[in-house]
Formats: sequence, structure tokens, C-alpha cells
Amino acid sequence: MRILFVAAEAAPIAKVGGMGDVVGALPKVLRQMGHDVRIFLPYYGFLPDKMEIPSEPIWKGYAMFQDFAVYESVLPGTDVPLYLFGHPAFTPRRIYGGEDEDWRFTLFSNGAAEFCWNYWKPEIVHCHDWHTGMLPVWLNQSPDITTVFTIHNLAYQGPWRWYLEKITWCPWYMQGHNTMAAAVQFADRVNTVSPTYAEQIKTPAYGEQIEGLLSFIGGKLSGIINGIDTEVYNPANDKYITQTFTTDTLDKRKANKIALQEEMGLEVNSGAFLIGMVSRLVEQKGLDLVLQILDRFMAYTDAQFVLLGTGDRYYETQMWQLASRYPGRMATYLLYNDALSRRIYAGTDAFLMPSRFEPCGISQMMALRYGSVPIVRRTGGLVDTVTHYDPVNNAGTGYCFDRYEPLDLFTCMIRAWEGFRFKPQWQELQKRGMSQNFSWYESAKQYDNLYRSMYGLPPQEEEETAPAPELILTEANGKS
Ligand SMILES: Nc1ncnc2c1ncn2[C@@H]1O[C@H](COP(=O)(O)OP(=O)(O)O[C@H]2O[C@H](CO)[C@@H](O)[C@H](O)[C@H]2O)[C@@H](O)[C@H]1O
Repeated sequence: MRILFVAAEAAPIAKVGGMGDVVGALPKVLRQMGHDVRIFLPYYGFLPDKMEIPSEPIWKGYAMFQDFAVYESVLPGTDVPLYLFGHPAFTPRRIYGGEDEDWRFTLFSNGAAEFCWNYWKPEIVHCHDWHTGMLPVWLNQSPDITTVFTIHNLAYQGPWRWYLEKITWCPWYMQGHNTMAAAVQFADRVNTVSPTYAEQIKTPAYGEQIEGLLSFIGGKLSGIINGIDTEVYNPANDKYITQTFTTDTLDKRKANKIALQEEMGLEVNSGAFLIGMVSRLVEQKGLDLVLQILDRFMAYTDAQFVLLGTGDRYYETQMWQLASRYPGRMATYLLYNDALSRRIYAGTDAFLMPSRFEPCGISQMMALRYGSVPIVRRTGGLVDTVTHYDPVNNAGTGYCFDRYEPLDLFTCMIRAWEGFRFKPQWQELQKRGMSQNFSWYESAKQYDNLYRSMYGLPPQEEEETAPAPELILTEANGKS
């Protein structure tokens, strides 16, 4: 099938969070399964630093009283054709923010619709988050183009209808009161990125005010768990980490811990319990909970803590100040740095992710893959990807807690700190985590079936889509 992914992010060239990981990895796997998948992305001002882009556009269009140009390239490291939507509104060297954000991404969506109608006509347009939310509304005009809308973050719902009416075409049939609601109503299929979260968003606690609508469209709503790019994120051959390792050579991992302690200015001590966190610093990620207990945890234990993240100014300053109280034991790096994030996954003993809500979560899967034991709150995709450690039966992959309460997080972290003392059991726990299969293949199969269902086709037979050999985790050759 011809499928166009339309999104604001695509790793490795334009990524702020997990949506970039998904858009950067899923098309590659779907292409291996035989689909003609292409990506439509804004031409951000920083892109020429990261990849070759032809100077001549392949097509010029007009939307919302604006001229725009589309440039064709290939997503680096893949064979996925990449179309870049060129307009001066995207020239600044950033993805999100700025006063024109709502207008800018509505223009981008409108440009994508024009592109589908006039240049490359896909059978399916796969839209991601509110930035592309008007596409299902407009493409509703074209019976030969179907749409899938994936919710990565329900908390951001885009501009309200009264604003959209001022800047763009809102057809008479459109009912959604904001971009996200409109997309949910008009997309042929809606999915979010884990089965648990797909159920949770139908409730007031997680539905972000549109739980009624999400319950109403229940039949076309599903949850498909994300994967991670196991070729790119592979501890057996990752060139950004100090020492590569596999489950068979777990002892070598210690070199990464020592290198990380040196790099982040911590006391070098391979015996210390080192917890890491790589995160956007926003309410979703449970930062308020962390701030309520971390000081006490650091005072009570001899653990070390590293944080890599950017986000809300309040959380940035609070975490920064806390680090200054524990020199040599805690470090806060307020930056976005993919290479350093890998060294944190590869060098820490445990990875903290106490999210308030979590559609899926990519970071905990990366932590598991790199042998860092996740400490998570059981919500959304964290329920579907991390299982509770049971030392008696030697089962489970992480430390979990249920209630969004400081005391629950505190005791969970203490349990992990104590568990770390039992080295053989801890290593078994790490190995179990590293052996989980988070490759995109299983999820891609579900997306394939979702696409097929829109055309009345039966689900793909199991044997017809055997996993590509390079996606299977094989410790012997270090490939995944
Ligand atoms: N400072 C920093 N430096 C380097 N790397 C950093 C970083 N801060 C974050 N990252 C990286 O960004 C990604 C974060 O992905 P997550 O899925 O965990 O959360 P996010 O909330 O962004 O994604 C949303 O979309 C995804 C995709 O669907 C869902 O999994 C998730 O639940 C939803 O909230 C990871 O790859 C992480 O390593």
C-alpha cells in the first residue's frame, strides 16, 4: 500500500521525544514488509546541518494564502523517501514553540493535504498528534484516501475551532472543538501507543476532557504498543557508549558506569547504586513526585542520581538546585543530547520513570535494552512493557508502584536500592530485561493489519511476514 506518514518529528534528524522515535523507525519496518511508506515533515532550519537536501524543490504548492515548496530526500540511515515542506515559518532552528505554532502546523497540515491531492496520492495518510489533526477532516473529502490518526500525547490538543475558522477552511461537517477532537472524529482509524493507555483514555482521569468522544468512537480506537529501533539502539555495537556489551558479557558493562560517573562529575565508585533519568521535564513525567522525595532518598541512601532533560523552567531549576546539594552524588544536565542519553542507559543501574500518565514510553524500553533496571509507575504503556520483579520466582523486569503518591515512589526506590545489594539476582534481572523483544516488527504487524482492515482485507498470515533476520536479537553476532 502507498502510505504517507505526516508528522512534526522524525528521528534521527528532528526529534524532541518519543514521537520522533516512532516516525523514524516504523516506516523503515513497514517498507521491509512491502509497503511504499514515505514521510512528510517540515523543512526545519536546522535540517541542512544534518543531511543532504537538494536545492531544487520537486513541487510547489499554495495553501492558506501561502506559497510553499516541497523538497525530496531520504531519511538518513534508511531507504524511506522524505518530503520536506518548505516555508519560511519553519526556518527558525526549533521544532516547537513560538507564537505562530498553531498557525504554522495548521499550514503544514494543509500543505500535506495539497501534496496528497496534487502530487503523490497515497492510499493511507498516517497522521501523528494534533499538528496533523486537520488532515483527516480535509481528506474526508477524498473517498480514495483513508486516514489513521495516532495519539502520542493527548495532553496537547492544538488550536480551538474558533481559531481554526479564522485561519483555515473548516468544512461545514466538521464538529471537533479542537484539532485533536476533530482528528479523532474524522480519522478512519484512531490508535494510541499501548493497549492499556487506549483503555485509560476513555476515562475522566486520563481522557483530557475528550474521554466521552474517545469512548464513543470505541470501535475504531485501538492500542498498538511502540517498539524501539533495535538496530540503532543496540548495546552490542553502539558507537556512542564506552564499552559495548551483551547479556553474555554483562560484566563489561561496569566500564560504562565508571565512564558515566567521570563524564557527569560524580564520585567514581562502581559499587554505588546509580539511578538515571532521561526525560522531557514536564508534569507528565512525574517530576513533582520526584521533587517530593528525592532529597530524602539521597539523604537516606548512598545512591547516586543523574538527570538529563529539558522542559519546564520550574523543574529545571528545582532539579539543578537539588544536584548542587549533593556534589559528587547527583548531576543534572539540562540539555538534549542523544549520545549522552545512550551512555546513561548503558551506565546506570536503574532508570526512573514515575509518570503521571504514559501513552507508551520509549525510554523504559531503551533502559531495559541497555541493562538499566526500570523503576516505573504502573500506568499506560509502562504496564505493558515492564513487569514487576519477583525475586522468589526469579521473574519480572523492573520495580513498579501503583499509586501516584510520593511515599509509594520512595518505597519503590528503596526496594530497588536494597535489591541492588544482591548482585547475582540483580544481574539476572538485568539479563531478563535485555532479552525482552522490543523490536518494531511485532507492532508493525499490527499496523499492517490495521491498514488492511480499512480496505476490508484479512489480517496477514503469520508465516507470510516472518521477521527480517536483522531485527531478531542475536547475542552471538551482536546484531539485533
Ligand atoms: N534531554 C534528552 N536528551 C536526549 N534524549 C532525550 C532527552 N529527553 C528525552 N529524550 C529521548 O526522547 C525519547 C522519549 O520518549 P518517551 O516515549 O519516553 O516520551 P515522550 O513523552 O517524549 O513521548 C510521547 O510519545 C511517545 C511515542 O509514541 C510515547 O511513547 C510516550 O508515551 C509519549 O508521551 C527517548 O528516546 C529519550 O531517550
